[in-house]
Order: sequence, then C-alpha cells, then structure tokens
Amino acid sequence: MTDLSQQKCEACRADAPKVSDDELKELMGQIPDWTPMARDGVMQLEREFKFKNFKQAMAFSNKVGELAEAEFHHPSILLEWGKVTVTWWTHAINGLHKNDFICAAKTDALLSD
Ligand SMILES: C[C@H](O)[C@H](O)[C@H]1CNC2=NC(N)=NC(=O)C2=N1
Repeated sequence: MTDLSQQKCEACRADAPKVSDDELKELMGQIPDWTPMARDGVMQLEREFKFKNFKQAMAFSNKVGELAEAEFHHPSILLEWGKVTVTWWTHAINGLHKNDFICAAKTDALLSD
C-alpha cells in the first residue's frame, strides 16, 4: 500500500463510504500512535502531541491548520500548554473515511518538518 502520508484527500461527499472494520484494522497499522474512538456514535481518530511549552504547541497547531486547508479536510485541534490534541473524522459521513487516515499520517509527518 502507498504510504498514506503521500496520498491526497478526495472531496468529502455525503454518500462516500465509511471505512470497514477490516480497512480500519489495516489502515491503523500505518498510524499506530493514533486511537480510533467513538464519540456520540461518531468514529474518530485522535492523538495527543506533547511539546515543551505553549509557543511550540501553537506553532504545531498552525501547521496542522495549514495541512487542513491544503487538503480541504479539517480536524478538531485542541491547543493547551505543552499539548495539542488532534482529532480527525469526516463530518459529511459522520464517521471515518480514508481521508482521515491520510490526514492523520500527514499530521505525524509534520513532526519531522
Ligand atoms: C462544506 C464542507 O464542510 C466541506 O466540503 C468540507 C470541509 N472540511 C471537511 N472536513 C472534515 N473533517 N469533514 C468534512 O466533511 C469536510 N467537509
């Protein structure tokens, strides 16, 4: 499988398929630091990123925001002192689409920028 972080998101459509349980298992292998979880019945991918201070956390948050705009696929970003919690899911289908895994992998890649 092509590296998720090298792939591009497709346009979010209301009739797009959610990932299957088998696809979820396979895709999670490429983003092992993320946690799939259900919130109010909506499957999401979440990861906490730790930083030395608020300034570094804010800089990372901004990079995630740029990534979201570049892919036109947007996460929840919780910015706290020394920590950023990023949560990806697809609003249009109230669940997980391959786009979310691509963006999670691209989020991880920001750490080595
Ligand atoms: C109108 C709608 O919000 C847009 O088409 C895009 C913007 N960014 C998005 N981001 C996410 N995570 N899910 C979406 O369904 C989505 N839709």
